[in-house]
Parts: sequence; C-alpha cells; structure tokens
Amino acid sequence: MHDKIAVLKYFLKPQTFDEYPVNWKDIFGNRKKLYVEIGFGSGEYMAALAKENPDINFVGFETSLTALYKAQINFYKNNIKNARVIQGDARLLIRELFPSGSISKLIVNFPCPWPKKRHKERRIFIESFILTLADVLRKGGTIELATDVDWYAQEVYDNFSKSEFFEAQEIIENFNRPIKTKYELKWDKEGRNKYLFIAKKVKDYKVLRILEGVSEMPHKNINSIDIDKLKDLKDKKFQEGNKTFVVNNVYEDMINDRYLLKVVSSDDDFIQQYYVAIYKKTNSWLVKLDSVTIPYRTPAVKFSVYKIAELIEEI
Ligand SMILES: C[S@@+](CC[C@H](N)C(=O)[O-])C[C@H]1O[C@@H](n2cnc3c(N)ncnc32)[C@H](O)[C@@H]1O
Repeated sequence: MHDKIAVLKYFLKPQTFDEYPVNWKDIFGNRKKLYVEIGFGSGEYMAALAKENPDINFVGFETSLTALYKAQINFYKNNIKNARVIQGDARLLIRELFPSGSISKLIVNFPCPWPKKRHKERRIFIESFILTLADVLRKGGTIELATDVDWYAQEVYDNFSKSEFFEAQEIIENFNRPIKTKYELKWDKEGRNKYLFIAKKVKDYKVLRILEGVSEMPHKNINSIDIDKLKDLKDKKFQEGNKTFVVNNVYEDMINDRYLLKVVSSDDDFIQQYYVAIYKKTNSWLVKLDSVTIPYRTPAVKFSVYKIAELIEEI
C-alpha cells in the first residue's frame, strides 16, 4: 500500500522543467538548454565546452570527489558560470534529477568499458539506462560516446540499434573534435584507434522514478525503547516489496544520550548508506534520520526509519 501511495504521489506532482524533481531554472538562473556529461574526469572537456557555449548549461556527473574538486577549481579560475557538478552514479541520478525531455545532449568520453563479464552491470549504456535516456532526453536530443575500445563502441551501437526509442548512427573511426579530453590526448599519443558513436532520440518513454522531491524528514516519536531489541538489529535485513535495508552497526553515544544505527538501504538498484538516530527526549524517544548523513528520502529510507521505530518500541 505504502509503495502505491509513493508512486501515485510522484505522478501527481507537476513535472515541468521548472518544478519536480530539480529546479534547473533556479539553479542556473535561466532556461537555457542542458547538456550532461558523465564521468568528466578532471572536467577540462566540460569546462572548454561551457566556455565556448555560454548559451548552454552543463551538468557533469562523477563518482570521484577529487574529480568534482578539480572541475570546480577549473570553473572558478576560468570564470565559468554555466556548469555544475554532482557526485554519484550518473545512471541513477540522471533518472531521478531530470524531468522528461529536459536534456538536449548527453556526453560520455572514454568510459571504463568494464571488460569482465561479472562487471557488465557497471557499464554506462546498459538497458535500464537507455530507457532512462529515452525519458530524460528531448526528442531529437543526442547521446555522444567517445571510446578507444572497438568492441565497446560496437556493443553500445548494438544496444541503441535495438532500441525503438533511438536512431543509431554509424560509428565514426578516428574522429577529430576540436576539444580533446585528458584520456584522448593520452591515447592519441600512443596512436590508439578512437571511435565516436552518436544516437538520436526519436520516441518518448516514461521511466518510473523513486524520489519524491524534498519531502519531510521521516521521524517517529515513541514512548520508550527496548535496548535489547535495539542492539539485536545489528546485521538484520528487512524487506518490503522493492525496499530493503540492513542495519550494519549499532552505536551508543552516551554523551548525547542517543543511539546511532548505520543503515544501508536500497530501492531496487538505488543504494544509500546513512545513519538513523534515536534520541532521548524528556518523556519519549525520537527516531529520525541523522543530519550528518543526508540520503535522498526514498521509500526505502522512510521504510527503514519507521520499521526501526516499530521494532525497538517497548510494549
Ligand atoms: C576513464 S575516465 C575518463 C575521464 C574523462 N572523460 C576523459 O576522457 O579524460 C572515466 C571516469 O568516469 C567516472 N565514472 C565511471 N562510472 C561512472 C558513473 N556511473 N557515474 C559517474 N561517473 C562515472 C570515473 O570516476 C572516471 O573518472
């Protein structure tokens, strides 16, 4: 039931460029078109493009914090105002943070191809992400992949060719773009082959998103807690539909009269790690998300807070 309510709430929310899930107009201060880069590394490609194209806004995704740091220094030094960076797995965040039809171009330069079969799911252009792109790209919008790995270019070409939502263009070998990335310069020096693949979105698709915007922090007041039940939560796993969470550890903070639970939750493939705090109040206990960690308040995160409160309450 909870699941259905969450999903319904999402669909009832207005989904225009200005509103849910992220107000890009307010972030950039204008409504210019959006280009997104995944895995920008040091950010020199995005910085050069952003500088050359002041009429376009750029959003870059990286898993590496160092990469974010370097890119932001680059933007600052070059007075670049039309680029922003976000840390995290782009495949999930792009689905959650962009409304339908809001991205004009997606750029991926020299991603790791994850050659081992057991790492296949780490590749960028997996089936679920191609469906996300069929939602978030505007019709006529493009994806652009540059790679030095021939079989990977072919695999991505095949994946997009199979999709009814995209028109795949022939792979261009040893392309020459005016701006080169750090990896590209390295591979050029070594004389490696390079491949450029472009696909155009031709048909809309609607993916299911799991975030619900900036909703209230989940919390619950309970009269008293059972310490044994609380300590017993360590290493326990809970599941309800596609929401799962595990309590990795239970810490006692005697100075602040509270307990902290380290939790890992997942909504399908969206995994987050955070703390749930249990505070002693004058006549009760408060179970809430700890403010040091700020997970997206997904159904699984809410489920973890309410379930923990239910399980530790002394009856
Ligand atoms: C091989 S480097 C290429 C860097 C840069 N594009 C270049 O051409 O010089 C790939 C980058 O992608 C980032 N990356 C890999 N998977 C990612 C994902 N799912 N979301 C965001 N960034 C990712 C890595 O952290 C790494 O910095």
